[in-house]
Amino acid sequence: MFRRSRHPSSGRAEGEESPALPDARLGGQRPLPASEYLPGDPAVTLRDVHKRYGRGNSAVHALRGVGISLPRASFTAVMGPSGSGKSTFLQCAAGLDRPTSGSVLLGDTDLTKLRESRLSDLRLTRLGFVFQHFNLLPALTVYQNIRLPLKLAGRPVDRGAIEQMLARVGLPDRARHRPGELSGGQQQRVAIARALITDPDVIFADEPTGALDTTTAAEVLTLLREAVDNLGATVVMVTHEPSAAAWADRVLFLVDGEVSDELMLGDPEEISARMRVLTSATDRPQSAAPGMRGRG
Ligand SMILES: Nc1ncnc2c1ncn2[C@@H]1O[C@H](COP(=O)(O)OP(=O)(O)OP(=O)(O)O)[C@@H](O)[C@H]1O
Repeated sequence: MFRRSRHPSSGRAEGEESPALPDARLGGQRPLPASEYLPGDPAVTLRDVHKRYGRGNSAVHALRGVGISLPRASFTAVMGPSGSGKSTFLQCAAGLDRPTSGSVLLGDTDLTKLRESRLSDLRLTRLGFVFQHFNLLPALTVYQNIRLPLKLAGRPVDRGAIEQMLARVGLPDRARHRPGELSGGQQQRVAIARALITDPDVIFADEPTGALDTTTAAEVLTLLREAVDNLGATVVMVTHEPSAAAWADRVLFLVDGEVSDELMLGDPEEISARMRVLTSATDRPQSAAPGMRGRG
């Protein structure tokens, strides 16, 4: 089982009370759900988002009126049975796909009103992505992979900042290596460094631990957790694994395209139990994610 390690006072002045982080299971109490800490300052807001694929009898309603607000500097996991709309949620929230109706706001910017060119600029400058299979460019070195989003966005490259980022993800001596020379966990750490280097408003992670063993997965989740706690990043992560979701502040459960439930600071057992209820209610088989079984 993964162990969550929190950093209660990080990102705040010394002695300042942290509103967000005391973990009930680590002996503290958390009086409010994350969604209520910064009610006026969400990083991402979905308002009555519908997504329909196809038309007529063959139409699939992948999202049915999702309305949710994700506070800045929070870590949200999205779970749900196979086909419940998790990927569609992530794609719409990240401006990679357009909802059929409803709106998606990144801060104050309504993504559904932007042209494609503005949207891709915004994805480069304000969003970070971490994928299950890392998606690093194999011909580039680790350093060049991390530098890439800055170059694509036409932003100045600060060599020191990239080296610092490499140290932050625990790979200070791997700058000249190619991804093929690294383990899966190391590649995912590079992908996280690449996602963080632009200081994005939100990092979207799609099954970031799906290809990793338990120990390596915990290292990667620690980095995402630290990005939230120490850098004030906002992370949204789709996962099938209760042990991974337990690193989040909040778990959203999707069923048939709707947010049917949520859990604050759930531990793997609670999250698994909630998933079992949802899965039996929808009477659908789980996706064959190995992490879903045997963990938590
Ligand atoms: N491009 C598409 N065209 C038609 N239907 C689609 C498309 N993409 C997704 N769907 C359908 O929308 C529904 C939600 O799919 P989605 O991939 O978002 O679910 P998911 O929860 O991520 O599933 P999984 O856990 O299996 O990856 C499913 O019924 C799926 O078949």
